[in-house]
Amino acid sequence: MSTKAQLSPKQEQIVIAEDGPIYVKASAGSGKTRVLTERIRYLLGKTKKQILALTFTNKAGEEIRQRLEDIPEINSRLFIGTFHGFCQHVLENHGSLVGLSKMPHIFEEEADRLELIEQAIAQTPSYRDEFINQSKKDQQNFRYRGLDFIASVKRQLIADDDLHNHTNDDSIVLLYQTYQDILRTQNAIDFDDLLLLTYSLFINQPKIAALYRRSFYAICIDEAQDLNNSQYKLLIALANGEHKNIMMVGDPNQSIFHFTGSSPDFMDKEFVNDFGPTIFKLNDNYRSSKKVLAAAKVIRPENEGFADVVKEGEFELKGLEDEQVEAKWIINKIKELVELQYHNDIEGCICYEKIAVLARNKYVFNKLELALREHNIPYNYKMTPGAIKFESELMKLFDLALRIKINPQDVLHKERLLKYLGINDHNIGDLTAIASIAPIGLEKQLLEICVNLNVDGSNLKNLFEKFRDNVVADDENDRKMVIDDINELLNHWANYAKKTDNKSLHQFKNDMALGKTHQLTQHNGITLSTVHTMKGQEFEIVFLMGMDDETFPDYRAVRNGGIDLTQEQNNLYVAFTRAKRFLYVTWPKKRLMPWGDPKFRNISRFLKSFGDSYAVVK
Ligand SMILES: Nc1ncnc2c1ncn2[C@@H]1O[C@H](COP(=O)(O)OP(=O)(O)OP(=O)(O)O)[C@@H](O)[C@H]1O
Repeated sequence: MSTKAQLSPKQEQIVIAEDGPIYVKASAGSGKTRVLTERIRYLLGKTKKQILALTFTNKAGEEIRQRLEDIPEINSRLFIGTFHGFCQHVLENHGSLVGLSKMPHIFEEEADRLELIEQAIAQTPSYRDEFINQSKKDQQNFRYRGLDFIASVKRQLIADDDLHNHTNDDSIVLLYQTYQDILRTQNAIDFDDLLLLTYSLFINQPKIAALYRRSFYAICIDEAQDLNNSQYKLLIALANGEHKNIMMVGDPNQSIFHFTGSSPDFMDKEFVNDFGPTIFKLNDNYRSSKKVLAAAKVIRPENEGFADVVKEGEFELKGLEDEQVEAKWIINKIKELVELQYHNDIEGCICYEKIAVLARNKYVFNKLELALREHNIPYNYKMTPGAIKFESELMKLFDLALRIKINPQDVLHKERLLKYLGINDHNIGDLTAIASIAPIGLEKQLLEICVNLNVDGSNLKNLFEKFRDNVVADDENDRKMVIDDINELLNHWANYAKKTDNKSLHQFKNDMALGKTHQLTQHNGITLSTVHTMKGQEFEIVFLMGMDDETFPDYRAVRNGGIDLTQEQNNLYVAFTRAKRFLYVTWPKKRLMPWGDPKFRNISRFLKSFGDSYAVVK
């Protein structure tokens, strides 16, 4: 067997294990992703069939794919992507069997779904009156509650026409069905529909499930503690008691997405009961230095074996007077490290790109961001890559126009486009008709480009390059914004085109909605990220700030207690174990609250066991 990466004997044993269900239950940094990747490599050497690898982010999938890039024809031999990406693929090929005459468009924006639920509320008599008389804030909560309900129904995989068998509340059934009807008449779906439709396809058309089942030699799932009900049931429907080569790798202590319905029980209990897998455990952390590991052990005493850790590393926990002092302390420490340039524990030189600052929530970074700008320290904010968000008004208009071109049934975005252009004729025909009466100017030019785009997108690059090179605007900043947006669009198109044989604008748009067209890029400067977004990643040097109680754990989790609080502790364990060599944890003793008053804070309840040896630095 040839593997690229160095493996420990325990890891090697898993990689070359016999066929059959496998569950790797392992702690942070123990090499789960490495083992999964090398297992795929090993299996591809054994079979000519495809392997299905499911991840929870496109980035994780792309990283695994890149590590296997040396395998001939890897793209056709490995289907790697998210559950949503896999479902999109299945529905594109077989959706007609669940009544989809063509692949629906994904309404990925929360703002769109909020507008649709409001339309559904307006058509549900028993909710309409209550809604109309509410304050703006209560109306917004009403909309969110409606969307949460719809998501929960879909995640339970209840078919549209079966909901009345699950509740006696006729109004809520009507609301749900109205929302689904509105989506359907616009040939649109939301993210949860992708799973629901694919599940019902596999259940109602067993031949299609069998087709996929036979084409995959094995199914491998990374970060399996993040599985939710619909994902697990989809897997069961695909395997149908016949497919045994299923591998799950995961760590119950890193379960942090309970709020989206995920639970480690699907991996830890249901998979174990349903498949009786061979269970392997990996507990040696290969990622972190001695001091980081010792600190992680305080958070999770039952975890963290020490592999052959030779790096000493650093760990500090600091209480600081307030948020400003906290930000200043971090800035000084960053400067000190970067000026040092080299340290025995860090491979290569110490640069901004090797440093990440983590926090529970984005708002915690406010003071630090100001200080970073003041000190001219470059930084980037790490986000889960979603669809493109254009900055310029002009390209926002293009986004609307493209939606209408590829989906003429899309009334929601058509109405927005007409409003933007000041057109009152709501019966106006298609995009060609709209472009013909749009006032002369850049907007009209852009609409005409959209009309002239070939359905396979083959002229997109040419048309947009020409448009970009001739853009004029009164304000230079506006011009630059449009050019940046066009370049962004062209980058997404290039990524899509590189990976796709039968290209179409329609598929391009859906791929963007699912975040599949982003390039894996190394960002410049220090990385700022919430812990949730940093899952599965690692940095040489990690700062974790804002560790006052009720910031981390979040005050809502403190209020709710139970599983919410356990998940906060898991989240902290994830945060600590992202650090390879140095970890600095800080908390402000005073914080300015959203209502404008300063409030004294306590150290996070999870850090109390570190004791009083951590001085307050003024
Ligand atoms: N046998 C090994 N020898 C040396 N380094 C290893 C070994 N196994 C894994 N590593 C390294 O340890 C780090 C963690 O590995 P990996 O990301 O696969 O762990 P993980 O269990 O998926 O982590 P997490 O769950 O915390 O995200 C990586 O830098 C990886 O290259």
